[in-house]
Amino acid sequence: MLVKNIMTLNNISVQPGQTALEAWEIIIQTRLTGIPVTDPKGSIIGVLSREEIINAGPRVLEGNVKVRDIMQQEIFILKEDAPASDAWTMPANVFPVVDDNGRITGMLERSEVGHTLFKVASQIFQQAETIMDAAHNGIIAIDKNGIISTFNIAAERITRRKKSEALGRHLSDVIIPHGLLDILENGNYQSHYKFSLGYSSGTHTYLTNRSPIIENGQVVGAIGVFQDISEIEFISEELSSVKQLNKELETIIESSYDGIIITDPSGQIIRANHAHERITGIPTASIQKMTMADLIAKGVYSQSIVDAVIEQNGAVTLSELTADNNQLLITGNPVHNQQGEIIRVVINIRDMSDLNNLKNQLEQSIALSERYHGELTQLRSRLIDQVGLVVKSTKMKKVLGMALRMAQVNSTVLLLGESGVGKEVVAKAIHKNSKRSSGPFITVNCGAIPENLLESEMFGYEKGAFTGANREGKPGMFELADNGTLFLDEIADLPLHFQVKLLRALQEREITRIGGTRPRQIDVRIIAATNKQLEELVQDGKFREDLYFRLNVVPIHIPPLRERKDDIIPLVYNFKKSFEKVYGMEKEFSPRVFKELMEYQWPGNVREVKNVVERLLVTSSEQVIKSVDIPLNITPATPPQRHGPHQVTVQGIIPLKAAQLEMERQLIGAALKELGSTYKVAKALHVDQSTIVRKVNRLRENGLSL
Ligand SMILES: Nc1ncnc2c1ncn2[C@@H]1O[C@H](COP(=O)(O)OP(=O)(O)OP(=O)(O)O)[C@@H](O)[C@H]1O
Repeated sequence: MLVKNIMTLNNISVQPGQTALEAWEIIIQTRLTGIPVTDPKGSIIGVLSREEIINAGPRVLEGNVKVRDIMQQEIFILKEDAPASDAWTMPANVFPVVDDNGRITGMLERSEVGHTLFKVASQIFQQAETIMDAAHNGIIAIDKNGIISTFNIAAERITRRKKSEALGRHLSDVIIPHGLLDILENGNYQSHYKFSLGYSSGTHTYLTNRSPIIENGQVVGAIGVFQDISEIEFISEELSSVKQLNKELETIIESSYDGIIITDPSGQIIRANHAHERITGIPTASIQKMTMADLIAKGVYSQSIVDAVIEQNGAVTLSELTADNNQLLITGNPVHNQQGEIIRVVINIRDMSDLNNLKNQLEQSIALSERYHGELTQLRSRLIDQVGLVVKSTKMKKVLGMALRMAQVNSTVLLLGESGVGKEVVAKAIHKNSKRSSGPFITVNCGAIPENLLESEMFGYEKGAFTGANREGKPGMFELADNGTLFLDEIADLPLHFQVKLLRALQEREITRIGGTRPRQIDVRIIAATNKQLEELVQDGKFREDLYFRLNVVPIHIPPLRERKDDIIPLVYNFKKSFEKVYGMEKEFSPRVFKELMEYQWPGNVREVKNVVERLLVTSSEQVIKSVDIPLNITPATPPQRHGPHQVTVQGIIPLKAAQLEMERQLIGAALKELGSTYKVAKALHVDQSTIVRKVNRLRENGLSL
């Protein structure tokens, strides 16, 4: 506010020689509080105010008092453009006002200045209050006693207290004071102080600045400006989770093996991953400034998938062939905003050449595996041809698979399984398919060799080694099996003392003939077999543990026939065919026969099948055998008589070979039972011991128990 804005315009002045009465009349006419006094040149030399005239008393009315007598000579002149507040600081009630040339333009009264300043102050105060109420931040001011003097609308909203309830009350009666009272005590400014308050609606977080109000160096109050930042905190949390999501999305896009580009609806590329650079060769850094049209112009793509997506307003898949002849599968998907407008197009580019290569490789692998499968089948059928093996059930196929694998190596194999399951045929199969196939396959039935002959049978003897020994000496089974396979059947029947010798021979891979001094190197692959539980024998001390471990390198368990019934019919056909050849006949089995054979438990396993088929063929007079009309138990009910004229009784007409076998079974069985050793039996039956051993083996092979 300037002086000229509130002064009373007037250029009237009085001369010092005029009477005070004249001056008074002018003052009354002009309604001024006082008028300037000027000299003849117009310079202000004093001021005459009503106050001086009144103080001069009744003399003035008589006209005897001159202006010069009572005028104030100490004058304070104001310039028109000076701030009005300047007058407030000067000790006068009336101020002449002059323009820039020093000419009188008006008068300013002190009371007018006071009035104007008050008006201005009120306006400022009003404005300040309006500003404070318009502020988003809460503002609370207190005086030095803690009484609230300012409380804006935001403070009402934040504290949930009315201004009318707050003003004039102590801070602690209105809100839970948080430090503003402390400011009164310590007088320190406190900024960005964060605190939280719990309300029924949830916790709110505030940020506040507090400062003391200082007058003349004294703290006369404090003002706190505070802001509810719960929303900002919430937004900031949201923002950090959005940032996190963005980061994750970035990682996902980057980790994709497929190329990914994201465009706006005009085709402007917004983002592309490095896989796209790998596929197309366009650097990721430069693609950000390109459009789909640029990529088409560069020959990267031949058509715009963005346009296709926009046109279809849905997912579109295209196939492209690159300049390098790589096939690309391109899929575009639109991203809509809430109004359903397309705002982005996400494009996935899959390089099919890798997949095609894989497909080709897979096809080659399949072809290769088919070839191998064919070769394996061929190998198997060759094997079956070689050793007459019938393998139909899954269990037996597994056994055969293992046997074939074992044929490729030299490891010791232990064949386990009940009597007659085919241990020896599997051993032969291993031998025939091994590198040793051109070498000998020697079977030793460990249980059939008398204890005292074991060593000479196994290791041989030198000439004159003992009485009754062959003059030339004799090679043992080990020597005979050199460069081939030694099949040690019924291994569990070996006496303990011989087990030690066998173990040594196996470990040292050399033997010394009885009566000899020179050890002989032998290159023999060992396959052992037993129908007994070797582990139990080891525990009972009947079989040496060290020998057991030596033999049990690769155990192969051949399951009993009742556990692989799929093999029964093929075995029956196989044996039927071979016996028909032997006996020169051809017969048929009725389905009932097969049913009965399938239902039977076959305690004698494959060997029993072989015998039963032979019996069925040779004992039936019918062309079509309708049922298994002979008892499946092949052991005769009556024990054979040893002496007397009817040692051999013929009860019907059966093939001579079968009759001979039965006769030998009864005769040798009875003799062995009575005499205990093949040596004694040979003597009693007037044949060589080797003949007895051979016959015993043959009988066993035919499934005939002794
Ligand atoms: N899978 C098969 N295919 C064709 N013939 C088989 C098969 N298994 C066994 N045989 C025949 O069954 C008979 C008994 O087989 P093998 O002698 O191999 O049995 P094993 O288990 O060694 O008997 P043991 O324990 O009594 O010595 C033999 O005549 C053999 O040819």
